[in-house]
Amino acid sequence: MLSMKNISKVYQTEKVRTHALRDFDLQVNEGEFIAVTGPSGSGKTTFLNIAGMLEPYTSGEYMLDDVNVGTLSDNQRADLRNQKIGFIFQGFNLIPDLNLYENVEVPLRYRGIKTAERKRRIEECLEKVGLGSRAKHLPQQLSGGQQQRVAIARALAGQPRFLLADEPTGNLDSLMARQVMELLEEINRDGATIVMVTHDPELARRAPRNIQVVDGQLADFTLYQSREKEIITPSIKPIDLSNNPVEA
Ligand SMILES: Nc1ncnc2c1ncn2[C@@H]1O[C@H](COP(=O)(O)OP(=O)(O)OP(=O)(O)O)[C@@H](O)[C@H]1O
Repeated sequence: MLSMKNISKVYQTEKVRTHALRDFDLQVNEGEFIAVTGPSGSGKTTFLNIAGMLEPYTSGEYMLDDVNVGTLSDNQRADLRNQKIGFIFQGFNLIPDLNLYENVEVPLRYRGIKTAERKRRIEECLEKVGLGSRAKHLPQQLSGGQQQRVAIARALAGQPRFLLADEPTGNLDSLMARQVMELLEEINRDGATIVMVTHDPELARRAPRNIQVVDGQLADFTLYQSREKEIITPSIKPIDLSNNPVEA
């Protein structure tokens, strides 16, 4: 579905040149749920923004469903993004003066979807995230977890096959973070491919595949887990603690 080969991204400011990604290679298959971890500043958001075609890359090849993203015009890229990709951000990015219904509606209006179809999708998506009865509420009347669920409904309303989430639980307490993660897992079971950047090791462990970005490159390990959390192909040796006395 997504294939990046030798992707590099250089940010050039007046005085500083930053290699945010270098020779970054990744294949994402349809239906995967991938957690992306790595140190601060290692290039995770840059990768996600390039994957979502929000930012250009400096060199390399990025194919999305057999389309070479590098050959597209700005308008073609925007069309492809609208058709296939949904975004969820740490800060929810809801519009405070609009109620939940209107917030979910904004990108659908922008895409020229007709009123009746908009209504159907908005109601279905708010229902899906458990907020069907709150459509008239303003974002400030909701908890952080509920606001993130509205942001997820807004992303889902565009019917994306590919959902990119940048620290979607970063502003939430652990209970709300788990609820958002459960919702993402359900959306993945329904067929969407998900790539999620997270600093939360517990949430990363729940994802079937973990990748790590270090210094702008994919670190040399990928952990696949089954839905039952059993590690199928561990590439890091488990530490043998059997001889270690338990500390009092
Ligand atoms: N617009 C920009 N202009 C210049 N440098 C940038 C820009 N955006 C990111 N960078 C640099 O690129 C590198 C990678 O940044 P990025 O935001 O992708 O890291 P990250 O892994 O997402 O970090 P964090 O976990 O802290 O969010 C950093 O050194 C950062 O300073």
